[in-house]
Amino acid sequence: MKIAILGAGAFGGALAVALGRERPVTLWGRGLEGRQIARLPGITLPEAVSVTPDLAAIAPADAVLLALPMQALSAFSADHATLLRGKALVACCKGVDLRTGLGPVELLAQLEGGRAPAVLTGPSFAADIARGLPTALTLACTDETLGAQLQHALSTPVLRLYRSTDVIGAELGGALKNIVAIAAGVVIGAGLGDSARAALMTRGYAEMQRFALARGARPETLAGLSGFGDLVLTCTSQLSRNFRFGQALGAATPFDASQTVEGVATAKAVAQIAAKDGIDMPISTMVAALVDGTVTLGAAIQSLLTRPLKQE
Ligand SMILES: NC(=O)C1=CN([C@@H]2O[C@H](COP(=O)(O)OP(=O)(O)OC[C@H]3O[C@@H](n4cnc5c(N)ncnc54)[C@H](O)[C@@H]3O)[C@@H](O)[C@H]2O)C=CC1
Ligand SMILES: O=C(CO)COP(=O)(O)O
Repeated sequence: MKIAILGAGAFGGALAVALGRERPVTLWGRGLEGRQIARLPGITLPEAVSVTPDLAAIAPADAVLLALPMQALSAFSADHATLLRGKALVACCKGVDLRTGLGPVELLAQLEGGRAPAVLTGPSFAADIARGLPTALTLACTDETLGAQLQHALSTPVLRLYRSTDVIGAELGGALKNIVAIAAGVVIGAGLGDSARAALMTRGYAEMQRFALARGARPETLAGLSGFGDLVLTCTSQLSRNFRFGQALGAATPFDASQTVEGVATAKAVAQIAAKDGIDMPISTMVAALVDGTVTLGAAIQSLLTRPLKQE
């Protein structure tokens, strides 16, 4: 299986490093020059990675990994539909498209005549993958045969892929945990303490399940790497941009606007869907309001603490 990676940011770059240590792979990215990845300081791409600024050079690839920010995926896949159609597409982004309310797999499935798209998601910081540290991810695809082929083609001795057919559960786990990570960052930034963060993560997980199950996900997927696993990682590590963004919000300190923080747009998308479909998502709704500036930090905390007491 010939593999191409689109997007030479942190995650695309890290996947190229990991796969390029084992087999040939092509990496395309905007403004990619030389063999360094701007988002991965100190990392050099292995020899087996062919770097190209020309998108047409990925034409021979059988499998294409799309490591772009979620909000760029819809326009990108539509603009390059002819090149992408017929290939095994693997979405490597975490989020919900704000304009359509669709996840990455659902967006890629709109390329008519294509194969069943897959999603690669789970607890994995690009910096860890690039350093060759052990990582486990979920590869979800409704086509079991294709899913197994991708699982084997994309696994390495330190990058272990677990297979699933629950694409909705896998993509929603990765999308929703970023919203909870922002909220967890707010809790820590505002000085509310580790106990409050544990409560927030637990109630956030309940909210993730409620939303995902309403959209057809399987509960065991949410309990796996792409849900619970990634929730724990992202809510507890300073390496997470979503967590750090929330921390800055909670502490009222500046945050580098050039960083990709997927939970911001995803919180808005999820809050809109939850309101329309009547799904109780208090944390996501509050994060959406906080990042929009329609509620103050004090009011947001107060509103979550004064919800009616109920059964767990
Ligand atoms: N960084 C990480 O540790 C991980 C990131 N992810 C996911 O990977 C996705 C990408 O994130 P990162 O690589 O971290 O972000 P990044 O900000 O490091 O890189 C994004 C890349 O996409 C490119 N890009 C943006 N818009 C584009 C467009 N319209 N056309 C072509 N290229 C475009 C940018 O130039 C940049 O190179 C996100 O959904 C993120 O949640 C998943 C797992 C780990
Ligand atoms: O998804 C990630 C880890 O699994 C990366 O998290 P951030 O996007 O918050 O940095």
